[in-house]
Amino acid sequence: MSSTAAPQQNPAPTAAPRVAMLGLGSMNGAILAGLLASSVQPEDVVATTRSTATAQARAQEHGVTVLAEAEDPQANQIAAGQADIIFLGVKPHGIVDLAGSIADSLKPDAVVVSVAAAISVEMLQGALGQGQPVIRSMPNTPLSVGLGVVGLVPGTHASESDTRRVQDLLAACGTVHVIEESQIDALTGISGSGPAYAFYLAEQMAEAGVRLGLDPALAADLAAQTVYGAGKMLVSGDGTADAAALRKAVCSPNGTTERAIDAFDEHGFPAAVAAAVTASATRSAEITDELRNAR
Ligand SMILES: NC(=O)c1ccc[n+]([C@@H]2O[C@H](COP(=O)([O-])OP(=O)(O)OC[C@H]3O[C@@H](n4cnc5c(N)ncnc54)[C@H](OP(=O)(O)O)[C@@H]3O)[C@@H](O)[C@H]2O)c1
Ligand code: PRO
Repeated sequence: MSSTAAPQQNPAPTAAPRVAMLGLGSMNGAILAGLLASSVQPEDVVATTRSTATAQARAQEHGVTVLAEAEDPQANQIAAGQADIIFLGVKPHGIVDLAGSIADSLKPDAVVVSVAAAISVEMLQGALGQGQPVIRSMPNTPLSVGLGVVGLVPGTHASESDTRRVQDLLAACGTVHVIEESQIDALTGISGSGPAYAFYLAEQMAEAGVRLGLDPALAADLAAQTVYGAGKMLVSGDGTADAAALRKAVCSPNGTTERAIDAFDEHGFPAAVAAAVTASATRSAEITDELRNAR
């Protein structure tokens, strides 16, 4: 396995496997929305939640079967047992117990994909049956609109074809990188947590606009469309877009943007971004240690 395989983006869809989404909150919900908009049919999906209220709301939202563990304690085993690819999408502290609880229900060749931050391949493999293919992933919520990024770390028992099946499924709604596990905390700091940084930037730009006298709806739209347009420029064309060059093209000498970038630098923007990415990556490693020590 190379440390970073060439990213795959939106290839022709292949025949869809049966999919189980165990937990259907922000992240698995985003993956499901992306899959349903691309290559997966609703009848090929069974999802679970803990509560009945969430199950009903998500079933209505996505048009798939959603079983509530509160109503049927076997909900996760039932959903997982029918599936070829199972996404574990509960909070990190619940992932290992969830994996252990479905171990005896899985088809031997089913691939279990954890979307949880901080849960290592070793923890996942320890909870599942001997030889069960496992992939640790770090997705992000823009998968819901076909523009996500996912890091995949194949476990010891995941063959190239298992990894390819998951890659093909997710590549229909984002860019997929196969990476070494040593890189996943850093990837989490950029692309896993990163959508929140972009939303935070948009929030702050809009708030600043309101303070300058703009109507809040106008300020929010200006910020949102600017982040969207700039993002599209970054990934458009032949893939050689250079963020620094694009930034410099907006800056007229002694103009408005140059003054703004100087203000960013004076207020420590590069250091703040570096600190944020590092804090996310560090927290990921810290949660791994906390959960390993708690077991
Ligand atoms: N949010 C992100 O942007 C993001 C990005 C990358 C990775 N992740 C990872 O994704 C995982 C989920 O995070 P999230 O933000 O999606 O959390 P969330 O919105 O709180 O969703 C958690 C889901 O798990 C369900 N659940 C809890 N216990 C369950 C059980 N025993 N059986 C079945 N379903 C159960 C919850 O159902 P109820 O609502 O009924 O309780 C809910 O649908 C985490 O491990 C996180 O590290 C998140
Ligand atoms: N959201 C999850 C967290 O905040 C994992 C990356 C994005 O922990």
